[in-house]
Amino acid sequence: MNQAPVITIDGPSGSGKGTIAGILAKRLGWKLLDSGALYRLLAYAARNHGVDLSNEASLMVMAAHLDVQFIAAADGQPQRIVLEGDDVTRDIRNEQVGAGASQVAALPAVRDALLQRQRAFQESPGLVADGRDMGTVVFPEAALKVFLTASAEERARRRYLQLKAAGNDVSLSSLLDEIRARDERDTQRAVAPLKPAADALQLDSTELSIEQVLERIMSEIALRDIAG
Ligand SMILES: Nc1ncnc2c1ncn2[C@@H]1O[C@H](COP(=O)(O)OP(=O)(O)O)[C@@H](O)[C@H]1O
Ligand SMILES: Nc1ccn([C@H]2C[C@H](O)[C@@H](COP(=O)(O)OP(=O)(O)O)O2)c(=O)n1
Repeated sequence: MNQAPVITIDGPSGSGKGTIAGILAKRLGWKLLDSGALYRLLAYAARNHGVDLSNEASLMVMAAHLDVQFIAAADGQPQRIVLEGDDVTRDIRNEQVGAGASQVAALPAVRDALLQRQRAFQESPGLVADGRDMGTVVFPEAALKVFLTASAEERARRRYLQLKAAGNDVSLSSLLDEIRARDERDTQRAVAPLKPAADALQLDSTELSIEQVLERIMSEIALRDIAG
């Protein structure tokens, strides 16, 4: 079967995956999958419904039935995320929800329940997918796999500026601790740990601007003749 092409962008928290994936999808006119949002939504919904974040059986059922819509937004704006009828686009972006997402993401039954849901995003003319295991597990046949990193200090600094700009009261040192804890959990878990696919293009963005990262990826897309 001739399936729509996929570009995957994996990497740790704050490396720039979401930003790069969003711009890339717009430039190419492709669909977007923010897989981390699914884990964030699950953690958020679990807290709202009083479900413990280690209750694998209940979380698996919730993951399979998550009532969520991703709504494309106007130019430059992130897509809107609606959970059970409520716009939660901003509510799921804090570090508490991120830590909960990382916790539920370590449960094999949860990952399994979300697998087909993620693969269903693969649609013509193409898909840009960002997360932790997009290139290794969910889309192993992707036309281009990017593994985006940056130093933990730089990632914490970016997250600090991002959350502050959104009006959150945050501390740089606790964000650095949280990012390190999340790196540890995401790389050490038994199922689909965060690691570069063997055939991934590895990019360290510590010293690169968003535009420079995009240029590197766009030239790889042209070189491989991926977007036609
Ligand atoms: N190369 C870069 N240089 C400077 N800031 C960046 C770069 N890439 C991303 N950012 C900024 O860092 C923050 C975190 O990026 P984001 O895309 O949310 O990361 P991730 O999805 O990997 O967690 C955002 O405010 C984004 O604008
Ligand atoms: N494909 C994915 C995406 C996210 N996760 C988990 C692990 C992450 O710490 C959380 C949150 O992911 P998300 O990409 O939204 O987080 P960041 O924006 O990188 O901080 O979900 C995952 O296990 N697999």
